[in-house]
Amino acid sequence: MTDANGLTVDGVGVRFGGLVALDDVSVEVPPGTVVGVIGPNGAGKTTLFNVVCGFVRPTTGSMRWDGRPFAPRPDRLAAAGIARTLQGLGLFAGLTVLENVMVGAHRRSRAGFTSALFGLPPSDRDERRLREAALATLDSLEIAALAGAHPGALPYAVQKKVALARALVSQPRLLLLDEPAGGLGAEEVEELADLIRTLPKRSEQPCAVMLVEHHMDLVMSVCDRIFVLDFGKRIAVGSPAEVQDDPAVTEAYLGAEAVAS
Ligand SMILES: Nc1ncnc2c1ncn2[C@@H]1O[C@H](COP(=O)(O)OP(=O)(O)OP(=O)(O)O)[C@@H](O)[C@H]1O
Repeated sequence: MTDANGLTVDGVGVRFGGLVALDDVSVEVPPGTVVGVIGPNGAGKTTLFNVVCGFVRPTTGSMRWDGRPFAPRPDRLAAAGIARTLQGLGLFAGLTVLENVMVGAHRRSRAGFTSALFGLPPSDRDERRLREAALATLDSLEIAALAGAHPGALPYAVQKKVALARALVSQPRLLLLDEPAGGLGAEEVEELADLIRTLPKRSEQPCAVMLVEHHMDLVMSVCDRIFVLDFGKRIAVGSPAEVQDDPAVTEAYLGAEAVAS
């Protein structure tokens, strides 16, 4: 199945030596939707995320983005309208919150902050635009007051918001979230859920969101559609209710996790 827009992963396989990490996996992430990728430990979720980001090159299969063949490169994602947050925060400790977010906004600018980083002549107008965009994004996440702080001085949940702001400031049309709930408390996860539900409709063009996540309550409460992996294979796909009722999914989780508890 293909979609003229959005992301299509078609029959992707990945091998690490003799280990098959992904086997003929197909996933669609249409614009305006939140699509979850779940599965027990070692199922292949991170590998799939890394394939979409271009960190891992698939051995078989293909991808399409915006109706075109897509061979991602991590350094070209922003230019393709794609942003990601990683499991770790990846924030620059020596930069303020605002500056960290401005790094994510550089794709909007011909000069500006990136030029400044590399010692090139800055353009005041670009710099101002970057700053305004970064501040507006921080404001939309209700952390604009912390613009001048350094990330290391802030609670972990706030640092995660900064990392999200940095991804959102470029107004991506595909947002890839890798375990955004990791390290958050119950209340913070609820707040994150409210936020994720708003992501597809934040800007004029609908955004597609791919969420790789362990936190089942979060996935079930925010996703329009869920793909389930187990041992590198896609074992189920459907709405949260359909996936929850699928015996193959129960078995995968029972075998791997629930029996142990
Ligand atoms: N770089 C690598 N080299 C060798 N094997 C790898 C590599 N990356 C992942 N694997 C293996 O591929 C399989 C899938 O791993 P992956 O990290 O994608 O699973 P996951 O579903 O994200 O797991 P978790 O929920 O524990 O993060 C595992 O068996 C893992 O050990």
